[in-house]
Amino acid sequence: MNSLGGIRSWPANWRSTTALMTTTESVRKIPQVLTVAGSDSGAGAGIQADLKVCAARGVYCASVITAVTAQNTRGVQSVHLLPPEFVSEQLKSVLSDFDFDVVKTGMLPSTEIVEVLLQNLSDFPVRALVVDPVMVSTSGHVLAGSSILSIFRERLLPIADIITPNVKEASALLGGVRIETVSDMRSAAKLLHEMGPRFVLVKGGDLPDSSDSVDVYFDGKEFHELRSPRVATRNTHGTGCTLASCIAAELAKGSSMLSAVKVAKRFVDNALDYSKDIAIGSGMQGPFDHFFGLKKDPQSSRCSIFNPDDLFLYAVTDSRMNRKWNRSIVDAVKAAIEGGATIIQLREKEAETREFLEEAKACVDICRSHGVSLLINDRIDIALACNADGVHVGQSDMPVDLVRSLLGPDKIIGVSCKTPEQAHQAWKDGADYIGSGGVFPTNTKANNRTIGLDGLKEVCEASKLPVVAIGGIGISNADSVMQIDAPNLKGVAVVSALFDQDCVLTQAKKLHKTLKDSKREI
Ligand SMILES: Cc1ncc(COP(=O)(O)OP(=O)(O)O)c(N)n1
Ligand SMILES: Cc1nc(C(=O)O)sc1CCOP(=O)(O)O
Ligand SMILES: [Mg+2]
Repeated sequence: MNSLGGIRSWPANWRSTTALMTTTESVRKIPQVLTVAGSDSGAGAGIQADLKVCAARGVYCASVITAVTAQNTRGVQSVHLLPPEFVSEQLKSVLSDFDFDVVKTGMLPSTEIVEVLLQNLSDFPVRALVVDPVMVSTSGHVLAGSSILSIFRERLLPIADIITPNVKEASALLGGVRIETVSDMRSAAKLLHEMGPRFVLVKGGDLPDSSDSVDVYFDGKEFHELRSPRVATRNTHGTGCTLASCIAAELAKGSSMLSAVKVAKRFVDNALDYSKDIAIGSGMQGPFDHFFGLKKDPQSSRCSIFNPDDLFLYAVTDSRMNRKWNRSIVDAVKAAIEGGATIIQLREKEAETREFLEEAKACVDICRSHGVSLLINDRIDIALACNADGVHVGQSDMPVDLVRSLLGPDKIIGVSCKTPEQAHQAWKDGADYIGSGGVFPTNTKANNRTIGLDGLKEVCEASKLPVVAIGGIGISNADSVMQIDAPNLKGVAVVSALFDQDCVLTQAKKLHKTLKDSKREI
């Protein structure tokens, strides 16, 4: 935050105070978010959704109520604004007492209420501000009229770390411009960024005629299009509040902005998917279940924040190759990510534990700041110690069900499988994906049995989990792998094609392009 005196130039490795607590301190502080929003009597959106999201993500959430709505699954029947002085009392009460990592705003129904918010944030600076510029309810009820627009544009947006408008809100903030395509969303994100927020996420859930839900993220330099398949459900009430609160919760835990946004989008997708058949209320817009993570049957497809599309270009490091080319693991990982790697595995077979742990920690920071997951090969201890996103294990490593019990439900677990039986077992044991190979002969792994494209296809057909192909894959043959006609084959994992090369960045870019071209052909 800028003029309010909090952190403005948020470094890539920003961590909440909670993440910085040392073990020598006797008290345990948990990440804290403050939501400033309206109450929804139906509890699908607003304050009630914010509290549920934060609880589901392991973050404490305090609440300042700006308005009380009489609302259910049929719509908003009436709205009662709280007096600005009383909103100010609530703000003073909690801001003077708690040490919030992040403040998230939702329904700010009057200029006077925005004024008191700004005054309190100036009196009690906070580390980060997430602004969800709520204007209209899902059912179409106006929750903040156009009189609010100028104070949003001139005073609130400039101090926000991220704003999360949907296309209607983005259009209103920009004076009514038409936003009908992803290209329009990109232009809108750029114009909104010029109003001062550090990051902009324009949500495209309401765009007509798209089978995917596409959100556009802009950091002032680069655009990211975050896509996910649309979930067919009536239970979508509260998605906007949920997304913004989840971003706030992840930031409070120490995530980078991109990583927080990706986690939040997956959280919403998973919640919608889990709740698509539930029936609460008789109206058209039902709420969804934020606590799906606690309820999912472990024998069925586990709900986690893992996105199978991240397997697209899977870079696996190799200590011997790094030594040969005189590069550190950190430099190798940075170059791979810059070239388009979508997930990283540290496969450091010869590293000493102490040194490996330090390097793994540095790689976790780099990967988090880019929103890319980092897995550790074989070493559950290292994965736990550096708080990696998960591990990859083989058939002779620690059994997957034991790995799952050690790492918990949120971590990503990959397992190597050469046969349909192994693929079935991996699913039963709670893995998230399987790595299948060697598709072609390789010099990187000694005595590795080659299963060929036919063997890969057989494993894919038997697997209920997403699959990444591995073994002897590079620019010249990646296309033949991606063309085997298996919908759950999500990408290729490569070692030498990236790391036994003079320039990791160039090779990663080339391989990424090859994979994109083959995806277009499928
Ligand atoms: C993505 C991916 N797939 C397979 C492997 C091989 O794992 P494993 O069989 O345990 O062999 P090592 O890598 O430990 O030699 C992998 N690492 N990654
Ligand atoms: C680590 C690994 N696992 C394999 C398997 O078949 O499970 S093949 C392999 C090595 C892959 O290296 P490259 O991309 O250099 O061929
Ligand atoms: Mg192994």
